[in-house]
Amino acid sequence: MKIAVCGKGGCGKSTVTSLLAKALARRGKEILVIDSDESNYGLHRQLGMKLPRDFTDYFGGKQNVLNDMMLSKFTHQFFEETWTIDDIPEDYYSLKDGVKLMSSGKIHQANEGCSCAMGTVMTQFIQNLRLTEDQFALMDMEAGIEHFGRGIDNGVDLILIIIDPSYESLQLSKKIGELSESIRKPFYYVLNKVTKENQEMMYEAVWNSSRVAVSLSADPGIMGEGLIGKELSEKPDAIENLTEFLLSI
Ligand SMILES: Nc1ncnc2c1ncn2[C@@H]1O[C@H](COP(=O)(O)OP(=O)(O)OP(=O)(O)O)[C@@H](O)[C@H]1O
Repeated sequence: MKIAVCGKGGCGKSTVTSLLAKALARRGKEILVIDSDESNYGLHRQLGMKLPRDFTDYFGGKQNVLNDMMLSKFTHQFFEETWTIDDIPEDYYSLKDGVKLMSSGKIHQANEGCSCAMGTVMTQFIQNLRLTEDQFALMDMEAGIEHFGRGIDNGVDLILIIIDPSYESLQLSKKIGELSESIRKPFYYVLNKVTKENQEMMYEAVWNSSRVAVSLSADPGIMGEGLIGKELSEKPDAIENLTEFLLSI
């Protein structure tokens, strides 16, 4: 199953992606985590791994990818054949405890150009990726909804929308829900950073509460590890429940 994890900036996409990847791996599943956010430098640390080399380098780097795209009037196919997780070249992933991490690419320097190259490679990659029943690909998306505009979400099977206790995040839950429906993808919400004070308000404000899969509490352990960029060690019940839910559908 290919899952896109999305939501507003800072809502907890990387945290949920990492915890979910670890929980699925503990159940013997083979996991590919795709870091698809060019400006996030935290996901690999939450997984306790090295940041892998930019996958765009495999196609000659960002500038080459852009040239190929422009010369072909945006029809260039970077993947002539379908790929499996095993086809990802060794230089382009990190591996730990049954979780493989790859990265579309990061912004390394000022003035180095837009992220279209990374977006195009990832759109085609996820569409060309073939998984077995025991494999999961979790895509940690860039914040917001540009990835829907790029068409990356067309290649996944399910959309997981992370919502934190803020007006912007709850508003975005409607837009992302509608966008998911428009491309006929099932979507589920994870209410995150939930406290006993905000839980009811979040349920009431979310666009479609029947789509709430789980509520993940505001957890001092997660916050502490997040603060110092440490590998996440928590095993919250909400993530265990989310894992069982995803395995059941
Ligand atoms: N349930 C939680 N309890 C406590 N802290 C949390 C929880 N979920 C996330 N956080 C903290 O919130 C911050 C943002 O989380 P995270 O980096 O996962 O968000 P993100 O959506 O991936 O961010 P970005 O949009 O920048 O990629 C981190 O410091 C993280 O430790």
